[in-house]
Amino acid sequence: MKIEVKQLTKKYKNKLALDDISFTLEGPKIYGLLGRNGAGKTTIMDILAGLTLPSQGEILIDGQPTFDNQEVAGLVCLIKEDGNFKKDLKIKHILKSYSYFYPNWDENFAAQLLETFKLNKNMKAKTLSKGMASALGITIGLASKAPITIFDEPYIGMDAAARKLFYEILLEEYENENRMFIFSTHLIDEASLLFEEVIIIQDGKLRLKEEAEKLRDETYAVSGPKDKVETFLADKDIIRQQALAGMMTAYVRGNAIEAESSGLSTEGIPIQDLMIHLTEERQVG
Ligand SMILES: Nc1ncnc2c1ncn2[C@@H]1O[C@H](COP(=O)(O)OP(=O)(O)OP(=O)(O)O)[C@@H](O)[C@H]1O
Repeated sequence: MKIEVKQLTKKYKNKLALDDISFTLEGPKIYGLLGRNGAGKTTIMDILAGLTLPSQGEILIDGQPTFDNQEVAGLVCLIKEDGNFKKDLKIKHILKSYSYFYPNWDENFAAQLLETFKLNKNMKAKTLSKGMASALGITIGLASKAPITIFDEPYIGMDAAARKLFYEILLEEYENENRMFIFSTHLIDEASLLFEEVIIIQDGKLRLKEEAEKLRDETYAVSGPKDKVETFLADKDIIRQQALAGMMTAYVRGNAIEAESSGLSTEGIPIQDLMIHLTEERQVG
């Protein structure tokens, strides 16, 4: 599956949510779609799922536009934080309605997931706790077997143990099937181990798109006395730097070996911190 985001712009009245953004995704892969609040992530996911019309530009899935396109709609399953199903319906009826929509729907997998998440199929959606509603959303997303499955903050209210279970099942599913997963969350620290590629959106623009492993290997934090770090940084690609009381920490792209051999201390940058540093105004310490 190939997703081409082409010069996509979305304006809501006076608010520019997406600003001429372009990138391409190719699966199977697990993508982390990250960014600060209001960066434009949900807008991209809504356009991708054909729920929202862009102001300019387009998203193509294997060459086909997404908006109001029945054929493409069955290829994409978007599970949001909330509002995935009608509150008056029983779980079994909600699952049935999704099964009509997704050509690859896997009924056995859905039943198995209900059991895993301890959901009774006769419960009405409105009686579910927040965590149970999230588990139902996740059940739908996984059982849809949609080639492109998007989770937009899918596990609000789920406790750590249930989230861990979800990560495990997602990885298992990813290993067994050729699916693309796009995952947007603010719980980056715990979810980042899933990501194969990371996309960071800032103010409706693409800030970064890179393989997660490369990010881990080719970015580092270097710390030490301010003058020593400043000398070291002279020819480096600096993401951000901070100085305090004669000491300096800088977040740098490149290989940490050189810094280590200069006697400075280095450490890896977790993806969550990297996202924060990349999307913060640059500060010169
Ligand atoms: N229906 C709407 N009407 C007006 N403005 C909107 C609408 N939907 C989104 N926006 C604005 O567009 C911008 C991008 O919003 P979006 O929901 O895509 O961001 P996000 O990255 O998903 O944020 P969050 O992490 O907080 O969910 C924000 O400034 C938001 O206020």
